[in-house]
Order: sequence, then C-alpha cells, then structure tokens
Amino acid sequence: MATILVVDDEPADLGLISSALEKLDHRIVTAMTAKEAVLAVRKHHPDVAILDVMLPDGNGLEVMRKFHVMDDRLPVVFVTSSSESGTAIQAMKHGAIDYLVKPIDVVELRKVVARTLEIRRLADRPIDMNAETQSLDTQAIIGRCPAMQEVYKAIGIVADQDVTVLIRGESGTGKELVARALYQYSDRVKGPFLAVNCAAIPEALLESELFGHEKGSFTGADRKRIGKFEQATGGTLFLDEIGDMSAVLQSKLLRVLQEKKFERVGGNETINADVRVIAATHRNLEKMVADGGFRADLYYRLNGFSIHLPALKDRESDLESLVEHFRRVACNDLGKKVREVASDAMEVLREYSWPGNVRELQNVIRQAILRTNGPVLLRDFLPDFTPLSDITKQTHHDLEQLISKRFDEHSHHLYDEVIAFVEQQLVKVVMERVGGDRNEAMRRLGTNPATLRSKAALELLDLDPTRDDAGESPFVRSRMTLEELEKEAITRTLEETEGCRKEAAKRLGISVRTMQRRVKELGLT
Ligand SMILES: Nc1ncnc2c1ncn2[C@@H]1O[C@H](COP(=O)(O)OP(=O)(O)OP(=O)(O)O)[C@@H](O)[C@H]1O
Repeated sequence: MATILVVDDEPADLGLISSALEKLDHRIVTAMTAKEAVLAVRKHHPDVAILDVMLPDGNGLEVMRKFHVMDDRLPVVFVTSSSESGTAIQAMKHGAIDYLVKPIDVVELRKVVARTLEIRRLADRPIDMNAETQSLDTQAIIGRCPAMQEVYKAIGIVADQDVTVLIRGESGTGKELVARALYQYSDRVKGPFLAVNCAAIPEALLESELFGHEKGSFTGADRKRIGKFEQATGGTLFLDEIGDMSAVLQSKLLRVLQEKKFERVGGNETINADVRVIAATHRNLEKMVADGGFRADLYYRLNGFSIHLPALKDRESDLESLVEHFRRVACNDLGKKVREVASDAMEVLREYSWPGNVRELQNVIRQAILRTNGPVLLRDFLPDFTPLSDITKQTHHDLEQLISKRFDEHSHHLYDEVIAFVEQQLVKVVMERVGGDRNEAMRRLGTNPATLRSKAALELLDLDPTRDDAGESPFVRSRMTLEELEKEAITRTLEETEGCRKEAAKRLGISVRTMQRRVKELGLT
C-alpha cells in the first residue's frame, strides 16, 4: 500500500481522484491549500503527490519546489486544466513526473499513478554512483559474448599489421567502430582516420572523392581537389559499403591495393598511396562475385583478413550491457538523469528481433530516454515496436485502395501517384527506425533528395528540394556519369541565367571559352 497525497481546492476533483485511488487500496491524504500540502508532506511522507497547478494560496510550481526541499525524490504529478498547457510544460521542465488534464480520466489517472509508484520504488533502490560518474567512452565496443570475443581477438591480431581488412556484418552491427579500433591499435594512429561511405555518394562524385581531380577535368572542377586517398596519407581509410562500388572504381581500388599507386581524375601524375585500407560491407560478396557484380580479384585481395560481426539478435547475453551503455551515453548527451531501465522494459527489448542491430537499439534507447520523466525508463517510454510485417501488410492494403480509387477516377498519373505513395511509406518506416535521424535515413535509403519524387517524403525527411541545403546538390542522382552531371550543371545554370553564357560560366567557375566548348561537345546547343 502506498501513501498518496492529493492536493486540489476543488472538492469535486479532490473527491474523484481520492476515491479512484482508494479503490486500489492506497492510503490517501488530502489537502486543499498549498500550506496544508506542505504540512502533509512533512507529516505523512507520501510516495506520490498529485498536485493541482492553481491553488488559492500558491502556484503549483512553487509548491513542488517546497516539496522537493523536504524530499527531493518525491514524484509529483500535476493536474491542470487544458488551457494551462504552458504550465504543464513548465512543470515537466522543472521536474514533475507527469501531468493529468481536467476533466480527470480515471483510467488514465490510475495508469499514471501506477507508473509513478513503480518509478518511486525503483528510484528508492541505492545505485552505484561510481558507475554513473565513470568517464564515458563513446567509441568503446561493448559486449562479451563469445562471438564478440572472437572479434576482439581478430582486432588484436591484425591491428598493427599493415594489411587490408574486410569487416563484414549486417548494417548497424558496429563495423565502423571496429574499423576505428583497428586504427587506434595500429602504428598508424598518429596519422588520420577517414571514412567514406561508398553507397551514399553518387558514382560520378565518388571517384573524385576518393582520388581527387585536376582543375578543369570536368565542369565545376574549378580547382584541383585532393581526394581521400591523399588526405589519409600516413593513416587509415575506411571504405564503408564497398559492395556498392562500380566496376570502374573497383579496378581503380584494386590497383591502389596492389601497386599503391593512383592518378587523380583528369590527371597524369602518378601518386603513391601510403594508406591502409579497411573495407566493410553488409552484402554477400561471394554471391556478387558469382553474379559478376564484384571483381573476384578484388574480393580475394580484400578478404585476406576478414572480421565478422554478429547480428544483435545473436548477442543475447550482451543486450543488457549495451542498453546500460546507451542509457549512460544518452543521459550524458541529453542532460537527463535516468538511472535505470525497469525490468519490464528490458523484457520488451529482449523479445524484439533488432533488424537494425546495435544502431537501432541505440536509437531506441535514446528516444526512450528523451521521453522518460524521472529516474526510471519504463516500458511505456519505449517506442512502438510494430513488426515490419504488420506495416507492410497495411501499406499493401492502402496501396490497393489507392490504385483502385485513382483508376476509377480516370487518373492519368497513376505511375507517379503509386511511386510517391510507396516512397512516402518507406521513408516513414525508415525515419522511425533510425529515430528521426535525417542523415542516417538518407544513408539507409541509399538515395538523395533529388531522386525522391513525393513532397510528403521530402517533408518527412524535413528537406526542401528547392533549397540548396537539401543535402547533396539537388540535381545529383545516384549512378550519374560525370558527363551527365556536367550536362545537368550547365543546362541548369544556363536556365538560371536565361541563356547568358558569360554569366553561366562565371557561376560555374569556368572560362567563357571552356563553356562554349563544352556546350558544343556535350551537344547542348
Ligand atoms: N558493440 C558496440 N558497442 C557500442 N556501440 C556500438 C557497438 N556496435 C555498434 N555500436 C554503435 O552503433 C552505431 C552503429 O555502428 P556502426 O556505424 O559502426 O555500424 P555499421 O555496421 O558500420 O553500420 P552500417 O553498415 O550501416 O554502416 C554506432 O553509433 C556505434 O557506435
């Protein structure tokens, strides 16, 4: 039985709340003024206080402050009228655990009180303050399961050997983290560590991103650019999603790995590469080699030493320590004081299959910490784990309806309408799964703003296709060739300058003569 203090100057509300909670066998103490409430806390040491925001002799926030002087762990649930949402927000900011809006819904009231009591119960348990204040290493690799022990062994064996390493594993299993560890334990640690995601950069730009380009090698190349292979000199280059590299780049990469040499795009000078390459992929490279999508010689070269990261669902014994780690990191980042994860919440986390692996777990804990009021992360604060199969079933159903309806309405844009609908659903699911992280969503979608068709999808990603800050250059589409890119740049700039070649050349940073020549060569006249 818990002691609950109910403070309200409206006799009807006081009666309603008290009797609803009495029926659950709690001991109820009541007060109708701020003064009585403070005295009641001193005398009865309640487990929870339910406090009306507007009292005749004081403001609820002030009263809560006085409560907390006497008992800083007393959870306070505010009661407000709907017009007082500003106060409710203030109350939450100042440490209330929850709030209820009048007219009181008894079911909701009981739920909030039960949750608050659970928080109080868990918060009363002593915690290890040393663990909370220990320095947080956000690059630490957490996990002791046998498969992770193998990973640590492999890192130990290969870190300081200057060989190429291939890290394999599903998306979000920690491949980049392992690449960083390999770098940190290597002799190259004094040099830079650079990472390039080969899937996130359009093919035409990836070559120049990796190898650099000479001035004037293509339109827009108004100055020489040093690529990542040169920038990483003396250090380590992490090539993520290597399975997404085009055939041309695969051969260029193979040459760097074999001969340690390359040329910048449009350049003749041969540059020596002093870089250790660590590559990663979630793809089945063996199958890609068999299907002709990946060069066999590059595969053998990369696969000389490989490290496999297990999926999170196969690391059951590590789940708790990962949750604990992400709880501490999120609290630190978000300035929250959530001290533990309730056992029923842990149960839910254990039952889930984690298709997005450790990254998904990290996002889920972060979101839940954001939602948590008070010191304990309860099951209620976890996001909804609707299985993907349910979502796809619903999407399928809605899609059928849309096609049928628009067909009957004689739409002449069925293709666009259907693609836009599917795109929107996909973006919605991905955004939810990555915890609303727009950049991560774009990465997982493997697309850029220019390829998305629906306005709704762009809005979900909080992108405006007409603005330049909508991610990468809006006209860049994946798998564009350099020539297509150049054509697009010139055409658009000429449109913007209403055909004035002089102005267009200026904007593109090339000479008028080069402009004239490229317009002709690219057949843009
Ligand atoms: N064992 C772990 N301990 C602590 N944090 C981890 C662990 N594994 C992954 N993470 C965290 O999860 C997130 C995703 O990890 P990472 O980017 O290394 O995955 P990845 O396999 O490279 O993913 P992708 O294939 O999608 O690029 C990162 O924030 C990383 O810090």
